[in-house]
Amino acid sequence: MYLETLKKSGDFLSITRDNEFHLEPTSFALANGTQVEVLDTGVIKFTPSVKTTKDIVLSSAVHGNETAPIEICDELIQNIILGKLEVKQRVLFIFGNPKSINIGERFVEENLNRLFSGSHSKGDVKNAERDRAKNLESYVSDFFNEVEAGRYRCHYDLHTAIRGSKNEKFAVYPFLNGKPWKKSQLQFLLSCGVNTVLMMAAPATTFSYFSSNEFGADAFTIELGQVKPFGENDMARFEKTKQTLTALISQEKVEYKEFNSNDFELFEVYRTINRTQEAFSFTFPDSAVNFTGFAKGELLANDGEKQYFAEVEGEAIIFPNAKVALGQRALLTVIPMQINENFI
Ligand SMILES: O=C(O)CCC(=O)N[C@@H](CCC(=O)O)C(=O)O
Ligand SMILES: [Zn+2]
Repeated sequence: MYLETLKKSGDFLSITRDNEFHLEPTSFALANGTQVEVLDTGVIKFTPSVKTTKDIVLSSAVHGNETAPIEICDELIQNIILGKLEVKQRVLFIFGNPKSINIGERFVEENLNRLFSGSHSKGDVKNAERDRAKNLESYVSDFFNEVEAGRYRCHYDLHTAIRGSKNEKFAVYPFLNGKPWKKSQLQFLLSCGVNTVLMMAAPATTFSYFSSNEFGADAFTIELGQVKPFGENDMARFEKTKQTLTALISQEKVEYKEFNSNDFELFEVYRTINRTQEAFSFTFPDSAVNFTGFAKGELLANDGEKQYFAEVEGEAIIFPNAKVALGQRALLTVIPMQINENFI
């Protein structure tokens, strides 16, 4: 049993990595009264003994090779268990895909971040990532639903991007089905060191859309930098994020810098280009970074016979990946947008 090791080391990440698919649930209390519950491998919940107002989900390793967010969450979890950090809010930490951490890949068989909102159960395909998506949905659902309704909910799904980026850190604000975007969330992101936000225009099968859409959580996919193996991250670049998350979980209330629209660069999705053919390629090199803009009329991608040209001046590329499975998103393009009446 891993309980004594966990109490002594706080190293839930190593225990998770040693148990790629399953971990017997257990629970114990810290000296400060915080209740610790391991729900499964990679899933650990902290409930303070004091009255709380927020239910906070922090996920990482939804893509296993995106190590910086894993290191951030690992440190937070260790600090909590070792009594160096006292939580004042309910927090659920999730390491999404333990086996993909161990093999140092984005995923094992199927991209976990395309399997939420029930997508895990569509069609005949069966694999561990589909099982995991289904289980993660129920852990998140229980976490939000097992307390009284009306509490504040958020879910920050932490990632790093495959390519470099003109704007090193950026967040994806899931489609809100017409509800307004929140300036207070932009203030939180800015405090994390994230000044660039992409507004999605359609539902998605991502983890952040799931929590946003089904539980009304303030949810984001947050890209904190570029993918690097363990040990190669310059952790100084994540200090603001770590401090802001620490404050979020350990304070009753957090004050952020006054809102100023000039602090942000906002983009709206112009279109999504899916790969539908085996012969799919981009015209730009692997070194082209996220947010690179193209002149109207420039060729961006070939999908079999179909050619995609930039349709507006400055149409910029996000997450280009020519190797995605057929039918999946190979590229997002974005254009700048201003704060408008859809922000509250
Ligand atoms: O750099 C890339 O190509 C991908 C980085 C990444 O994993 N991004 C997320 C974004 C999810 C979202 O759209 O909210 C993903 O592709 O799953
Ligand atoms: Zn990712």
